[in-house]
Amino acid sequence: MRTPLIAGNWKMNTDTAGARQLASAIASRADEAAGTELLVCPPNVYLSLVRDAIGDAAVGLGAQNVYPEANGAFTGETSTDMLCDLGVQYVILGHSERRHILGESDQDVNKKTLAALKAGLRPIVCVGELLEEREAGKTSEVIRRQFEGSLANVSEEQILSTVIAYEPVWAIGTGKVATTEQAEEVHADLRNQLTSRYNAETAEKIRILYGGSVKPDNAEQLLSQPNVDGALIGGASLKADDFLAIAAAGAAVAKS
Ligand SMILES: O=C(CO)COP(=O)(O)O
Repeated sequence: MRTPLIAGNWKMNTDTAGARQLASAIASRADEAAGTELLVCPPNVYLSLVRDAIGDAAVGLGAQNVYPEANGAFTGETSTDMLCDLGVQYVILGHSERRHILGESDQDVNKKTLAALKAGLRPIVCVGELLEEREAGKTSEVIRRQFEGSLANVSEEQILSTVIAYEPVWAIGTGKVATTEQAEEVHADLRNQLTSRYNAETAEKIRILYGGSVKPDNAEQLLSQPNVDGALIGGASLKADDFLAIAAAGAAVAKS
């Protein structure tokens, strides 16, 4: 049984007061999501204050990116050691906005994934096809390439600390959500790739999240798919009520 991971990717949003308020609101109602694992991923500059606002509540702390070195002359970057020092447990890697706006390649994502794992951070490695790739019937090929490239040389032990997120690029921030069939098809394909690379027992333990316009009104349907093990939520994670409603849907599915 995989515990659903309900992760909020705040992207480049909030400010000091807003981040504190959002984190406190989620922390104070974390019990509504019992049976799931809650995670918030604020911008790096707010990691400390969000960590303090969470306090002892059952809410994890994640970052949205990392530089694959422990320290050194890399102006403007944040290292794996710095994230660990701040109490960060997870890091989102290879998000489509970083791939497509900032030009990250599978090789970059792979370097970051291996560095994060080495430092003891749990990577959430994102994959997902563009609309034109889906329309050209290339979804499976693209996902396979990103899986192979981004997770190259990840050992069996390391994959057990890794989370995969399927985020179809055309569904991110657009209000267009993948149908449950579209999501399940890719998730099952990813599980098969994990089985081929490692083995069935290990593949069964890995969580594969769906991301792309997850909202309270579509969460239960998506999360009840056999290979959808949680959600990576953008817009709706900025409202505590919506984020917790999605988590409650995850909790309901986990119990059933
Ligand atoms: O990119 C996402 C999460 O990482 C999804 O964003 P939205 O939920 O806003 O579509």
